[in-house]
Amino acid sequence: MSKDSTIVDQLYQTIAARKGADPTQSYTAKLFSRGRGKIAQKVGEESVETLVAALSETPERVVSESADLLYHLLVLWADCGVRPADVWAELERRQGTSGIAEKNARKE
Ligand SMILES: N=c1c2ncn([C@@H]3O[C@H](COP(=O)(O)OP(=O)(O)OP(=O)(O)O)[C@@H](O)[C@H]3O)c2ncn1[C@@H]1O[C@H](COP(=O)(O)O)[C@@H](O)[C@H]1O
Repeated sequence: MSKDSTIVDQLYQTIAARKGADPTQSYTAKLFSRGRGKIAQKVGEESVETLVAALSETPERVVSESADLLYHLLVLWADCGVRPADVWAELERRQGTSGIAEKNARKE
């Protein structure tokens, strides 16, 4: 692991290493064994819990639910063969382009 790796990269490595592990010993392995539909469902549930926390709960609850959401999103990426670096590269590609300009360009 590079000294520059972030907690997201470290968590992703842990998640990826759980593929094929014992589902009775690892929640991540259990998710992989249940398939992409179940993983996607969990991402949806945690998204809703995050927005409920944002709309009606405390910042601490937003942090907690966001961590759940990010963990489950990383499991989904791993199941799809998408690496964090792929997403970071896409974000970098978009840097400097206004979201409004990008949306208007799509209408042309
Ligand atoms: N960050 C997380 C993390 N965040 C949330 N969760 C788990 O996500 C689950 C969400 O709870 P829910 O009640 O929504 O889910 P559930 O009821 O068990 O599932 P369903 O009935 O909905 O199918 C809980 O079991 C949490 O413990 C996580 N499980 C694991 N990690 C990380 O993944 C690593 C590896 O974990 P294992 O794979 O379990 O070894 C851990 O060391 C952590 O760093």
